[in-house]
Parts: sequence; C-alpha cells; structure tokens
Amino acid sequence: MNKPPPQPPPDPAEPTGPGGVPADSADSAIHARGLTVVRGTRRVLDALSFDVAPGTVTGLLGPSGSGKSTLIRAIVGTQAKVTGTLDVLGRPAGSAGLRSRVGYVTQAPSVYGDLSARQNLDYYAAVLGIPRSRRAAAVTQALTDVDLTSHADDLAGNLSGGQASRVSLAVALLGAPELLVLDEPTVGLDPVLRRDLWDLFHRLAAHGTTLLISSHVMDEADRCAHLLLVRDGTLLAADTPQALREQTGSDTVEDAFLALVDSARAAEGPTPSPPAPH
Ligand SMILES: Nc1ncnc2c1ncn2[C@@H]1O[C@H](COP(=O)(O)OP(=O)(O)OP(=O)(O)O)[C@@H](O)[C@H]1O
Repeated sequence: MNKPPPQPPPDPAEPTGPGGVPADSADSAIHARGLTVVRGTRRVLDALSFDVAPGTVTGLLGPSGSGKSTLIRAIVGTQAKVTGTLDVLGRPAGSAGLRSRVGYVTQAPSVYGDLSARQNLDYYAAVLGIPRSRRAAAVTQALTDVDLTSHADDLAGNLSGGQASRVSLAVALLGAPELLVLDEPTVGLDPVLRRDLWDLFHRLAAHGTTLLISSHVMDEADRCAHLLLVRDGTLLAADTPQALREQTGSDTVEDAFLALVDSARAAEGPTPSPPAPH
C-alpha cells in the first residue's frame, strides 16, 4: 500500500487552525494576515497573522509596550498606518457598517463625570438609537450585568476607577455588539469583581458574542478559550492555554510565554556583544 505523502510543516503566515480556530476569513470574527502598523518611525506591529473564532473569549496577552492597544485600535478602526489584511466580522476593519456591531472599551473610562451612571447609560442608549420604550429596561440590564445597580444614581465623577470602568463596559453592552473588544478591563478590580466580570464575559460568549480581551496579567490567561501572545510587536503564539502549556512543557501560561520568548530569542541568534572599551 502506498504511504500518504508527508505533509509540509504549517506556514506560520497561514494559520491552519490550532485550537479549533478557523483559518478561513469567512468563518472568523477577526482575520489578520501580515498585519503591520508603523507609529512614528517604528514598526510596532510586525506582520501578524491570526484568526479569532466567533463566540469565543480570546485573551490578548503581552508585556507593557508589546503592542496590545495598537492591535486593538487597528481592529476597531481607529489606528493609522495599518497595512496587510484585517477583516472584522467579514468586512475590512474600520468599515462604517461595523460601528454598531463592534463594542470597544478603552483603558480610560469614557463617561461624563457630571451625570450619574444611569444618566450616562440613558444618554448613550439614545445615541445608539435604542427606542425610548426599551431604553430604561436596556439600561437596567446593563447596570445589572456589570454589578452597578447599587451605584446607579451616583455621579460618575464620584465613582472609583473600577466602578467608572464598569460604566464604560455597560455602555458597550447596551448596543449588544457582536464583537466586544476590551482593553485591560480588569485592571484595578478586586478578585471578586474580576471573577464576576470573567463570568459575565463567558455568559456573553455563550450567547454568541465574540470577546477579545487584553491583559498584561498572565494569570488571567486560563480564563480564556484561546490566546494571542504578543511581544515586541510580534505574535509569539496563537493557541489554547492548554496547548501552549503542553507545547512548551510548562505548568503555567506565564512559563509557556517565557519559554516561547527564549526560543524566539534563540532563533534570532546571539545578541551582539557591546563594543570593547578602548
Ligand atoms: N506615536 C508613537 N510613535 C512611536 N512609537 C509609539 C507611538 N505610540 C506608541 N508607540 C510604541 O508602540 C509600542 C506599542 O504600544 P501599545 O500602547 O500598543 O502597547 P501595549 O502593549 O498596549 O502597552 P500597555 O500594556 O502598557 O498599554 C510601544 O513600544 C510604544 O512605545
């Protein structure tokens, strides 16, 4: 009997779907190929290729300055000098038709300090075009989702940083976006609130929402179904937490990340030694 021909190794620029992630643009909530961003004279994202499957919670993890916020801005269409392919919900990132389908929560809460949490939500619900008859119910539901009902009538300017961030998250939930992109949503929150928010993220995903959540805290990695690990503007890996641990023989995703950094460095070759003193 003839043996099947050996399969070529996968091309890292053409992900074939590790961890069940589709490689076809039409099946992906986010589809990136050769995604590059230049800021100033620096290439801060360098030829990233990955897919994010619909209805999943994907963690975007990497150290401070690795390019997470730049990637998020490219996905939501607010980043200049983006080249390569970047499709979001089947359309080029930044397309006008995506505005109501993509929710974005920035690191800095964007709320009006002189309005209460409820008034902020009521205002944004009107901007989003939610009919007046459904507005109060939508606002109450969003406040419940982020566990802010007891502070609903406090001025946003008097809320703590974590509470104000949750008002921003509630604003994003109001429009029931298909893709929700969150930049470090759990920074500064206590462990109970962090757990409750992750439970909310998983409930949203179970109802079909795709979530991309950035964090520089590696211990949040195991809460994600899939991970994108970035370092210095490059994609170190895109896989499930379990696959990353197994692949590197590590007990934690943090150790897996460090092992991947070491092997990337080894592949780059020896670091040039500093010039000898005269
Ligand atoms: N205008 C600019 N010109 C040149 N480089 C820039 C500019 N703005 C940001 N950068 C660089 O781009 C890189 C990526 O920044 P980015 O904010 O995306 O990182 P990050 O991973 O989100 O960091 P953090 O977790 O600290 O928010 C950083 O090294 C930063 O110094």
